[in-house]
Amino acid sequence: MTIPSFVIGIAGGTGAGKTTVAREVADSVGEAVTRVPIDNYYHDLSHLEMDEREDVNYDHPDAFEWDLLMEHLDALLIGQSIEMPQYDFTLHNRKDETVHVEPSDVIVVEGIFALYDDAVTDRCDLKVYVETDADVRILRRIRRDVIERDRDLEGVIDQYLGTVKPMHEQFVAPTKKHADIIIPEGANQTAVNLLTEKVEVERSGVAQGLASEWERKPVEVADADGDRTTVTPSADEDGED
Ligand SMILES: Nc1ncnc2c1ncn2[C@@H]1O[C@H](COP(=O)(O)OP(=O)(O)O)[C@@H](O)[C@H]1O
Ligand SMILES: Nc1ccn([C@@H]2O[C@H](COP(=O)(O)O)[C@@H](O)[C@H]2O)c(=O)n1
Repeated sequence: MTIPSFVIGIAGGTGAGKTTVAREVADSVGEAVTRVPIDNYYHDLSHLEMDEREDVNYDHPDAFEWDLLMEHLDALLIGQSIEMPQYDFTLHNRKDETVHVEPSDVIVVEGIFALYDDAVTDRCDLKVYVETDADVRILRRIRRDVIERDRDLEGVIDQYLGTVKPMHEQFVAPTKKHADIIIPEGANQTAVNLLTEKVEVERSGVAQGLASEWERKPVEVADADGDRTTVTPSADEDGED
């Protein structure tokens, strides 16, 4: 890979279709794309019992370990690999195993809060908000949570009314104003195709070491002692992997 990478942030409400859009673009472009699902950075809640974990507000920004997310994003941006946590929605907790992730030409940061934190949006070269009506999103979420996340209907409804909806209105929906483009409905094929074409163009620019359409942003990194310094990425001289 060549640094700097092209970074895309994909935000939107639960069930909007963020993951589907990110996955379809990544599948079309191939290995050059690394997905960074922010869900993987929910705090480790191993110290809580299951019934306590069920009561956590997972739609508040404080539910996430932002420091670790930024550390990993910055590592990828300076060409280092990371051990990415994995999340288990049935247990409301991180899995024991991590996944080794290599840096790549294109990084897609995806999640309800992808456009929430300035530190993340400052690193994004393209900011996307996936907008889908709330009634469609809750219907998609009921189906997904019951089938894939081992939830029951009453629980999904209680969680939606108790935290998901109010947090969406307070924290997630306002981030739409940070977006460069808004994609309706989620995996809208025209939008996915356009986004894929954009990524292909930027990806070939990155691979050639051109990086002409976006600035090389300084990245703060920590050394082994935890001291932080600022590094400005530069493209490889020969543009090769
Ligand atoms: N344009 C679309 N039309 C119909 N279903 C869609 C569309 N986009 C996404 N979905 C479906 O909606 C559900 C939620 O999508 P997902 O990508 O997981 O949303 P998010 O990551 O925003 O929570 C999935 O079952 C997905 O297949
Ligand atoms: N233990 C958890 C953690 C998160 N959630 C919900 O996931 C939603 C975010 O993921 P999307 O794929 O839907 O964007 C968020 O709204 C949380 O409520 C959960 O239910 N349980």
